[in-house]
This record gives sequence, C-alpha cells and structure tokens, in this order.
Amino acid sequence: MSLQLTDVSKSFGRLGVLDAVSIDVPRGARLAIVGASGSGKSTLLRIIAGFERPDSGTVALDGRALAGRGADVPAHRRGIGYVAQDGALFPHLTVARNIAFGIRRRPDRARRVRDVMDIASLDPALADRYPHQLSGGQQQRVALARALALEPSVILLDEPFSALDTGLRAHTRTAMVEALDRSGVTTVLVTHDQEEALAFGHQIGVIADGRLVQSGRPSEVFDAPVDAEIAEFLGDVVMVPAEAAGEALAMCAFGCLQVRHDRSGGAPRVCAMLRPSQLRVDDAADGGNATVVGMRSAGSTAELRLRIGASQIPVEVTHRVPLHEAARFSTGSAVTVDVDGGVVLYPETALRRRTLVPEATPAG
Ligand SMILES: Nc1ncnc2c1ncn2[C@@H]1O[C@H](COP(=O)(O)OP(=O)(O)OP(=O)(O)O)[C@@H](O)[C@H]1O
Repeated sequence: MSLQLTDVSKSFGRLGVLDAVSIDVPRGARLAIVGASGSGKSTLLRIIAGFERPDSGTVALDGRALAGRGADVPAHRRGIGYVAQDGALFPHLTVARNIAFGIRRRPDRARRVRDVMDIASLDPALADRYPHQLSGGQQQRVALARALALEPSVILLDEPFSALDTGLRAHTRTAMVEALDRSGVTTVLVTHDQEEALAFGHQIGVIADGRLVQSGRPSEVFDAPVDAEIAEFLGDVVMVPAEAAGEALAMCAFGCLQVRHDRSGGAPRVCAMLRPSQLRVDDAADGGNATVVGMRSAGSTAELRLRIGASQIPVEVTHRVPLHEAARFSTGSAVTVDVDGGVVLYPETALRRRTLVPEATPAG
C-alpha cells in the first residue's frame, strides 16, 4: 500500500519535534529518512506506527486516514510492522517461535515461518536457535522476518543496522533490501547514517529540526542539495570561492566550470561545491594547474595536499589517492587537476561558515 503523511506536526510540551512533515511513499517503495540525532526521526516512525498521536496533520494508507481527519486507528490494527534498533527479539523463544509470535493462531504458521525465513535469507537450520546464538546481522534478519510474517502493508525500520559493525552492516543491509524487494512491502527506514540512507532508499528525505528539508531520488539529493549544510551532511565536499561567468558557468580555482544547479538564490557573492570523487589528478603534461604541497599516507590511501592556482586566490584541497598511485607524485611537483561534471553554487556565506580551508577527502 502507499503511505501518505500530510502536514504532520508534533510537540512534547513546549518542545516542537515535527513541523508540518508531508511525505508520499508509493506502494512497494523504500523511503530512507536521514537526519542528525534529535531531529525527530523516531518520533515520525512512532506516529506512523500509531505509538504516538500527531498534534495535527494526517497519516493515511492508500488514502484512508489512520490518524487525523477524525481517525485514530490503534497501532495493532494498522497492519504496520516495526523493527526496532536492536531487533527486540524475545530471548527465551527460538527463532521459529519468535517469527511465529504474531501469527501463532494461524494454521499455516509453520509454512509462513519457513517462507519468511527464506525471504530474509535465513538458513532453515537456524530455526531452533535462540537469539543469543545468532550474530547481530542474523538477529536483525529474524526481526525483519517476524515483522514480515504478519504480512504488513508497511514496514518501519528504526536504525536497524546501527548496532552492527561496518562489514556486517553492509551485508545485512543488502540482505534486507533483497528481502524487502521480494516481499514487495512499502518501507520507511530512519537513520543518522547518510551512506546508509543513500544506499537503501528509492527515495531519501532529509530531516533537520523536525522539518523535511529535502526529498527525492538519492542521486538527485546528493548531487543538488538545497543548501551547503545538507551538502556537507550528505558527504564530503570541496567548496571554493567562485564567480558566475555567464550562462550556467562559474569561474573558480579549478577554472571555468559548468554549473549543475544554482542554489545561490541570486546572492552577490557565491561559492562552488563539488564532490571529491569529481576530482582527477594527473602528472602535469604542460605545466599543470596545481602543486603538491604535502603528502601523507593514510592506511590504504595517500593524502595529497594540493594548491590549485588557476584563479587569483589559490585554494588548497586534500585529495586521497590509492597508495600505489601515490608514488607518481612528490611534494613540490606540478600536477593537473581536472573536474568531472559540474558544480553547485551556494551563497558565499557557506564558505565563511566552514572553519577549515576548503578540503576534500576520499576520492570515489
Ligand atoms: N516522549 C517524549 N517526551 C518528551 N520528549 C521527547 C519524547 N520523545 C522524543 N522526545 C524529544 O524529541 C526530540 C526528537 O526525538 P527523536 O527520538 O524523534 O529524535 P531522533 O532523530 O530519532 O534521534 P536519535 O537519532 O537520537 O534517536 C528529542 O529532543 C527528544 O528528546
């Protein structure tokens, strides 16, 4: 089913937590909401689940109101599954009995348990284990299987990977995305992890101080954040002073670049934002446009500090290259730095807000 939130607001006493949030998740789609701690993500999920009431606005499934417009459908009648951060499995029940918990009166429960274990890529041999005998990733997949067993129309995932270490996190995320695709259920995930949101969602929504400040396809939001703060929140940036130079062009330390999106709102002074993965650094064939002013190894990569000097104001950026490529460069050598794709313009105040010299970290 499709899920609609319209102008949902919520305060706890005098603390405003959600401010007129509107979201539309099409049937079978995955929406990832990303925001800093305290931005209101869990409250939003709890309102969709029916654990909290919105002060105003509506929550609807396929247009039928669950909350607001005079409706107040209790949580257990919403057909919405909720997977908590730690999975919240019953420690004294086996995997099979955990999964069967909500369907224990259904005659076909054994088959349903087998089906959802299969959907969640859980080995049938795990059915008789207890939660403490599973890895964190397996526990999360059991929690998802338990939610799917109820055949919900929507699944809500509250930071489901946050307790897992990095390797297991990516693996579990892939397994869960595949399970959700197989079941075709509409899903909303909340996370504070930008990479997770970008990798998980068909759509992402960025929430800040209780307001949904931007939403769209992950590539749309990542490539054209509405302001510099969201750009930095979503990933590493290179930000340099710039001047508009005619139709969709800007002049900056890297030369004259195409403007992908102008988010400067007509500000008299602007800066250009690009992602480190857009930078290409090569040996200088004919003098180059930058100088390596420092090098340092950082694990499997090397950091090159580059002074780019195509404009009157030279800027320094830090660029990461694989360690085996670093041998091509040495401090003091001239290099050519090219930019793939265009830049996004913001008001120059975004630069002043940054405490460091414009800096870029990992290359893509
Ligand atoms: N039941 C409640 N009573 C009072 N304040 C609450 C309640 N629930 C949440 N809050 C407050 O509302 C704000 C938003 O909380 P919420 O849990 O929705 O944020 P979050 O984005 O999920 O944060 P985190 O990522 O840290 O879990 C916080 O300031 C929190 O302290």
